[in-house]
Amino acid sequence: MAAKSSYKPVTHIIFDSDGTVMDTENIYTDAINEIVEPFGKSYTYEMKLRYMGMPALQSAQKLVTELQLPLSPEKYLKIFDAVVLRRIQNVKLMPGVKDFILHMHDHRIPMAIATSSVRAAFDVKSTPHRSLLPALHHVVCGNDPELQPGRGKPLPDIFLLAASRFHPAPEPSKCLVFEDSPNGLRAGIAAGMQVVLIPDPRVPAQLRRGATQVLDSMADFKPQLFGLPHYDTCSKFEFG
Ligand SMILES: O=c1[nH]cc([C@@H]2O[C@H](COP(=O)(O)O)[C@@H](O)[C@H]2O)c(=O)[nH]1
Repeated sequence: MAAKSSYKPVTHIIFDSDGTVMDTENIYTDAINEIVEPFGKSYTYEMKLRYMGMPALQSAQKLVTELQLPLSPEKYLKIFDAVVLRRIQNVKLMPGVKDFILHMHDHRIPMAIATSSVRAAFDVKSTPHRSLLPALHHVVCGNDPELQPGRGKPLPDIFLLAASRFHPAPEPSKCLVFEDSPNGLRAGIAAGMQVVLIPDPRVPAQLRRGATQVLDSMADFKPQLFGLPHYDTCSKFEFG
């Protein structure tokens, strides 16, 4: 963990979604294995480390090439979307997420999501948790018309776009990113933001480098370290 003095105060929060807010990463692993296993292939965690957080088409192109699947990336993506859709209907939130979002909302801290997931998939995943959505100022998805194709995480574009959509827009240095993936971590750093990384325990140390703080769970986050309101009181109200 970095020394306390290395944390700088922030005013805005930007969450990654998959693996950070939504507990989807095992679902993606299982879905991809379901597709590739009939071809005698497997989706290893080493591959996942490189693909997590990438926009769907980019990761489909890489996967089809790397595993030499007899499918076009577009065809693979169609199958992937169908397999994932079956599995993401009742996706759970990651530990500590609901309490943290409600607490920050109580204190009027502006929050957004920046996810490489396409909007239609995000809508399905967020349906069971729609009561939390009003706490977010906005959600930027990977197929946003203002994002250039091919410029997904680890490039900074999606975080910079998410920051620019707050009113008024903060400096990137005033935004705190929550991420789980190495690609997302690199994107947040490239955007000039501090990044709290909440990785799967299998993410190796060298891929955690540059994170402002590494946590096991969002429930362990101490907002006061970043000038955010600490958990002194219960949430004043619940949604839904
Ligand atoms: O094992 C994987 N997990 C996640 C992804 C990609 O990461 C996106 C989630 O991005 P984010 O972490 O920004 O929510 C998914 O939609 C998918 O495109 C992937 O390719 N492989």
